[in-house]
Amino acid sequence: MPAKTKVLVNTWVLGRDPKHCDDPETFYPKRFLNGSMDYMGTNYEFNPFGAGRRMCPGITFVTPNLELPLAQLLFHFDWKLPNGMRGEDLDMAEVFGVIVKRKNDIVLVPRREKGAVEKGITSFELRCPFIVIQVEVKTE
Ligand code: HEM
Repeated sequence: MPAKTKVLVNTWVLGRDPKHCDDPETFYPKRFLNGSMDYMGTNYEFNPFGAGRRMCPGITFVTPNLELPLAQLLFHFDWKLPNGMRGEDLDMAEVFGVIVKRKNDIVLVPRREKGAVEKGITSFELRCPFIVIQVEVKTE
């Protein structure tokens, strides 16, 4: 390979290879529970943060900053699709580029924590290392 060649690894394709992942298009997080595959750069079949000496140094920063707010939003609210939409109506279109992202945002309606007002809870904080979200609970 000539010096200074730019190489882009297509991790989108690697992560969907049926040789390493059963039914890759299905959202099934439990597939990672008992397997040996992780995202820390030790498995070349699945490496969203790259691998080796030049892998992403932001991995320890970004992981809790995504996982904790998401876990807290799921814990504190029930989420519904708007306007009677059902799961199969979701637009899963993607835009291809150096990274692949959703074409259109997902719109969800949060419903307050069950029984929060009855329990006398009027506000709470969603916390993770770098983000604090203050939530006011209101009756409908
Ligand atoms: C979900 C979020 C992120 C993903 C999926 C991601 C993914 C990646 C990938 C695939 C690479 C290329 C690794 C390689 O060439 O093998 C990379 C490099 C890099 N990332 Fe991230 N990253 C994320 C967030 C961040 C954050 C938050 C920071 C900084 C705070 C960061 C800093 C960097 C830097 C500096 C490099 C270049 C490393 C080098 O070339 O030596 N990343 N990232």
